[in-house]
Parts: sequence; C-alpha cells; structure tokens
Amino acid sequence: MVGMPENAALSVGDLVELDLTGIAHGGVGVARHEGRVVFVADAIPGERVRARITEARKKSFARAATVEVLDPSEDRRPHIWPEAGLERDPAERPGGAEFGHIALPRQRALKAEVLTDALRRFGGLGTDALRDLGGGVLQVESLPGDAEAEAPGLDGTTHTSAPGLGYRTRVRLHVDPETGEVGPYAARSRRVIRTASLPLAVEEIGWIAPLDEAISEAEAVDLVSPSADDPRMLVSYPGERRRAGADDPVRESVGGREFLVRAGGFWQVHREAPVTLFEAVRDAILELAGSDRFDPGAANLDLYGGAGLLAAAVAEAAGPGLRITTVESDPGATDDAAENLADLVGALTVTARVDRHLAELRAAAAPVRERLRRGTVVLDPPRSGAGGEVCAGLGEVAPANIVYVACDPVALARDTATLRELGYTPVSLRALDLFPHTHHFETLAVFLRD
Ligand SMILES: C[S@@+](CC[C@H](N)C(=O)[O-])C[C@H]1O[C@@H](n2cnc3c(N)ncnc32)[C@H](O)[C@@H]1O
Repeated sequence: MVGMPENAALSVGDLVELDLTGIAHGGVGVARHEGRVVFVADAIPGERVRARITEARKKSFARAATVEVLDPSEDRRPHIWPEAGLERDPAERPGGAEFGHIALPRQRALKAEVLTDALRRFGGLGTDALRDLGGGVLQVESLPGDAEAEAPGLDGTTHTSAPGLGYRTRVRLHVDPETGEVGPYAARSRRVIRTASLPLAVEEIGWIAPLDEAISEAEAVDLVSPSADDPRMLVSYPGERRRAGADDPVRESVGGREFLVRAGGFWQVHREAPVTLFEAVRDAILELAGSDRFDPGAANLDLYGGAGLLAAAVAEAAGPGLRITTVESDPGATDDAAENLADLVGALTVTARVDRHLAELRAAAAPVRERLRRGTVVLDPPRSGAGGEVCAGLGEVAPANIVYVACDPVALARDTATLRELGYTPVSLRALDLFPHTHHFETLAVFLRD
C-alpha cells in the first residue's frame, strides 16, 4: 500500500495492516487506513492486526474483520466460543460474543470508555460532571459470579473459573431457509451459522437447543430458561400471528419474590439481571427517600414497565402506601404486571404506548398534574431509548425525579442532553455488565428536576 494516494479506495476482500487506536459503540475497534476510518471486528485497542475489508461502500469509513494478530494486547484471550475464533473465516464466525476474545476486566474498561465518550459527545457532560456522576472514574460493575477471579481448587491449587459464561436465560436462534439448520446469525449478517455450543447460555438451554437438527419451514427458535420453571423452546413460523406456547406463564424468582411472565414476553436476560436491577432501582429510590425527594403517595410511574419488575422494586423501597402506574405497550405483559403487583393496593397497570400515555397525562386535571409533579418516574425503554417525543412529554409532566434504566449508552446520552435542556440534572450513574463477552451493558442514571 506504500505510495498510494490519500483515501485510496478500499475494496471488500482487501487485506490491510491496521493499528487499533480506540473502541467504538457497537464493540468494534477503530483504526485508520490512509485517512479513512476503519471499524475492525475481533481486535483490541493497542493491537496491530491484519484485517480483511468486509464493507467499503461509504467514503468516510470502511469495515474490516481481524484475520491475524501481529502485535497482540496482553488482554487477548482464546475466544470463549471456539467457532468465533480467528482461525475461522470472518463470514463463518457466529455473532453475539464480539468481546469474547478480551479479558473481562478490559471488556468492562472498554464499555466504560464507550459510556464516557457517549455522555461527553452526545450528552454534553464535561469532565467534572462525569467525575462527580461516577464518584471518580466511571466503572462498569460485574454481576455476581462474573468477576474474573482465581478460585481455589479442591486440591488446594488455584484455577481460573469460567466467569461471564453460562448466564443467558433467553437465546434467539435462526433457521436457514434452505436447509432448516438452526444457529445464530454471523456478525452483521443474516447467514445462519452452525455451532456446537452456546457458551453464554445457561446450562438448561444447552440441554434443549436444537443445534444439530433441521427445522423445516420455521424462521426462528427462542430458547427460554426461567429461574423457577422448566426450560422451553418457542418456534416461529412465517406469517404466524402468535407462536405456540408464547403465552404460557413461566415462573421467575427474584430474591425470594415470584413473578409470572409469559414465556414469549420480555424478561431481563442475564440470570442475575432481574435481582441486580431490582436492587439497583430499590436503592436509588431509598437514596431519593433519604433526601426527602421521594413521595410514595405521589403519582409515580413505571414507564416501559414490562411484567412489573421495577415497580415491585420501587414498592420494596416505598412500602405498602406506594401509588404507582406501570405503562407498557404489550397487553400480555400488562396482564402479567397486574398479577405480579396484585398485593400492592396502590398499583395500576395500563396498556399504552408511553408517548401517548404522557400526552394524556399532560391534559389531566390540575390535582392529578400536581401529584405527577411530586412523583418519580422509572424509565426503562428499549434499545432506541426514550427519544425526543417521550422526553418532551416528561418535560411537560415534570416529575420530581427520573430513574432511567438504559441498555444503550448512546441513546441514554442523547436523552440526557434533551432532559438537561428540559431542566433535569443527572446526579448519579451506575453501569452494570449485564452482558459479558458482548459490547452491551446497562446504565442506571438518576435525574432530578432543577
Ligand atoms: C427494556 S424492557 C423493560 C421491561 C421492564 N422494565 C423489566 O425490567 O422487565 C422494555 C419494555 O418496553 C415495552 N415497550 C416498547 N416500546 C414501548 C412503547 N412505545 N410504549 C410502551 N411500552 C413499550 C416492551 O414491550 C418491553 O416490555
């Protein structure tokens, strides 16, 4: 490549040597090739790699996948999923464990970098604000059982346990339309990849996963392993309105409390995620209550409430006098929430889109609006975030506090900018590694009305 002009065109299939200088949202490394940004899969910042160009349509950037590491990071590990290792052609590697070649502490450091960068660039937060929020440097916390630790073996020697594996209680696999073979998609592709194992899934999912079978005419297979119930498989067929078994109730146990959830409904994926988020939201409410900012009798809201997990967490902090309304667009999940919150006299469950519900609340009578102003909102939107319209709706309803549970750092950062414009200040932030060996993580941010 020596002597080529600046921005020389890269073509799919080209092999290039790249120095990784950073990490981008989505879990890909960042490098430059003759002025053009290249997003590189399966690399680690600081490494020099040989990579194959996989996408070169855009002028401003290209994509590549690592095929050989020339100068490895000390944090490089054998991939936790053998089929996703560098020995395979990039197009044949299953997606879904894009950090599986990185030591867990470094994975978390990279996630913290992505969060800090997003809050700075899209959230408008400066260095001081970020330091105050994270209580120093922002850290991504591991969940119980996931810290990379040396555990003493039975014979007195030490061995490294397998942290960060066997945690997913929900797994979606896809079906090859031609062969009926079942497996995950390859990264950034709709190609079904055969795999012998699912290392991120709980053991029970391994028992039932149809990895060496063919299911003709099906589209996808969801594997569900509830914490207090038998594992099950839901098969989707094209054109079908409702999957067989999707509405069957399954039992989930969260810190001794039981929740009923439809097998096909939303539930937090990591086996420790429900209890971790329950406790994180409960503690955030206790903290607000400790500074007299939480009013259990106000019109409190659990927006994007699912089966009522986080409303129950608020109730644990607030006690039996709590008034709270969960708002959720899936009617099945609302029914589950009604069941799960039945012991809470002041709980109401509503099936509605959050934007529409907020529009209705804005038009409510003055005493209701006053109760909403004194209230606390728990906000747990899907990956796209709450977005401008919902944030604007919140700005008008103007609750005293917002406890935002976010699964996408950039969406959170954008919503942070909007909420700040509407008079809210973020006062605390916790990041939780709910998805080891992937680039995903969860953030809990508390905002106070100025
Ligand atoms: C990230 S989940 C959170 C569920 C619940 N808070 C929990 O922790 O189990 C997001 C939920 O929002 C619901 N949802 C998605 N878009 C929505 C919308 N526009 N309005 C209301 N609910 C929505 C989904 O059905 C899903 O249950």
